[in-house]
Formats: sequence, structure tokens, C-alpha cells
Amino acid sequence: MSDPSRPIRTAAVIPAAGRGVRLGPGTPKALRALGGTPMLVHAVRAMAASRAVSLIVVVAPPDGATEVDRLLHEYPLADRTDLVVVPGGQTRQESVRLGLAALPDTIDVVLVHDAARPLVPADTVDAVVAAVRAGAAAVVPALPLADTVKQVEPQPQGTPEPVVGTPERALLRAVQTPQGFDLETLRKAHDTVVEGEGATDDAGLVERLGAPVVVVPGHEEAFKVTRPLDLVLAEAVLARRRATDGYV
Ligand SMILES: Nc1ccn([C@@H]2O[C@H](COP(=O)(O)OP(=O)(O)OP(=O)(O)O)[C@@H](O)[C@H]2O)c(=O)n1
Ligand SMILES: C[C@](O)(CO)[C@H](O)COP(=O)(O)O
Repeated sequence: MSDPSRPIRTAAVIPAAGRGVRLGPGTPKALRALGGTPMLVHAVRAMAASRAVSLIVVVAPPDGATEVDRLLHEYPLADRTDLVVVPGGQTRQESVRLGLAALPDTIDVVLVHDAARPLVPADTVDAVVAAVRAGAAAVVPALPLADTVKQVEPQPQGTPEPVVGTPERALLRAVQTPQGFDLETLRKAHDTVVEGEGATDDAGLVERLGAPVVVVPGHEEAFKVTRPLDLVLAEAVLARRRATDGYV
């Protein structure tokens, strides 16, 4: 239990160790350029833009931590934000766990943010931090779905998949990052839930503990760069921001 008289300290862990297979062959996804600047740098700046965040831990490809550290030194942050780079693992869950292990005991609140969501607006980050600081143990930004969703019986490629249900769309949300947590709760979730139990995000691990998770509004520009078309959209959003907001 944290000491209530001590100021709350917030850190961000940025898993950036993935290859980006769905984006296609090339440099690891987080290091690919978006508007001439590595995607990871945009994600780091998005976390540093929140005044609450005093420490950022970047989880680099397992064999690339030194290179990532060198690269990030070329894009200095404001003095109030410390930056640490650690090597990641073979899965996102493992990479996040390694990032959490690098946090000092002075941290109370942690954000986990995909390097692959480089354009999340500062207001979304601040809303997640505020909800955790207000007492929620786990907070996820999310949006209502635009498409209808079907549950299917998966089949080998080329075989039509039988539909087994249509979940009520109004009850569904598409979940983004940064997800925010009371650090103790997230560490417990990562220590308890075994890899491969189907959790594709950190909040999913906390749900498996039986702890409450709440949703706050996400943002369209917090989308994940997963496939080539996402990169086209990201370039367009960035170009608009640079033309209208003086964004670098
Ligand atoms: N072993 C891994 C796998 C993923 N990630 C990170 O988790 C985030 C979300 O994952 P995703 O978009 O799925 O990235 P990739 O795993 O790189 O994508 P793909 O599945 O297409 O290879 C990314 O910032 C990615 O770098 C990570 O840190 N360590
Ligand atoms: C964490 C996440 O971005 C929330 O939407 C998502 O679950 C990551 O999934 P991926 O399969 O690693 O892209």
C-alpha cells in the first residue's frame, strides 16, 4: 500500500520490441519513419507531453537496446522527464513485464503505451492519468465500434467461416493505449497471469485478477499502426498537425 502523504509519481512503459510483421518486411516497426522521425520518438514525445509523466521506460527489441538508446539521445526530452531503455522479450506481455521490472519503488502509477500508437493526443493521456489518480486501479481509453462484429467458428484459410453470434455492438468498445494502472495492481497481474491465457492487453490481465477496469473515452488519432494502410493514415494526420498546430 502506498503512503498517502507522498506525492503520486507516474511513469510510462512503452513496449517497442515488436517486429511489425503485419506492416511488412523491414526495420522493426517502432523504428520506422513517420514524417521523417522514428515512430517510437513520436510515442515517447506523446508520453512526455503529459506533465504527470516523470519517467519513461522504452522496451527495445531484445538485440537492439543500445541502438535504440543511442537513437533516442538524438531527440532530447524536456529536463523533467527521465528516459531509460531496456531490452524486451518475445511477446508484448513479456516486454511489458520487463519494462515494469525497471521501474523504481517511488513510482505509484504506470501507463503502458504501444510505440505503435505514435499519435495519441496529450488530452487522452491526461484523462487516463487523472482517472487512475482519482482512484481507479485500471483505466483503458476506448471507442465505440463503427462496424458490426460477428463471432465465427474459425476455419482453414479459403473455407467460409460459420457465424455463431452477433454481439450487441452498443456494449462493445475498441480498446487503445495508454492504459493506466496502479503499479502494484499491474505488477501483481503480470506476476499472476500466465502467458498464453488469451489476454491481448494489460487490462485483460488485471481483469483476470478479478480487479475492476474502467473505460474512458479514447481518440480516433490514437489508432495503432498495424498494417500498411495505417501508415498512410498516420502520415496524413501528422501532415495536418504540422500544418495547423506547429507539431514537430
Ligand atoms: N515482443 C513484443 C511484441 C510487441 N511489442 C510491442 O507491442 C506493441 C503493440 O504490438 P503490435 O502492434 O502487435 O506490434 P508487433 O508485435 O510489432 O506487430 P506484428 O504482430 O504485426 O508483428 C508495439 O509497440 C510492439 O512494439 C513488444 O514490445 N514486444
Ligand atoms: C494493447 C492493444 O493495443 C490494445 O488494443 C492491443 O491489444 C495490442 O494487440 P496486438 O495484437 O499486439 O496488436
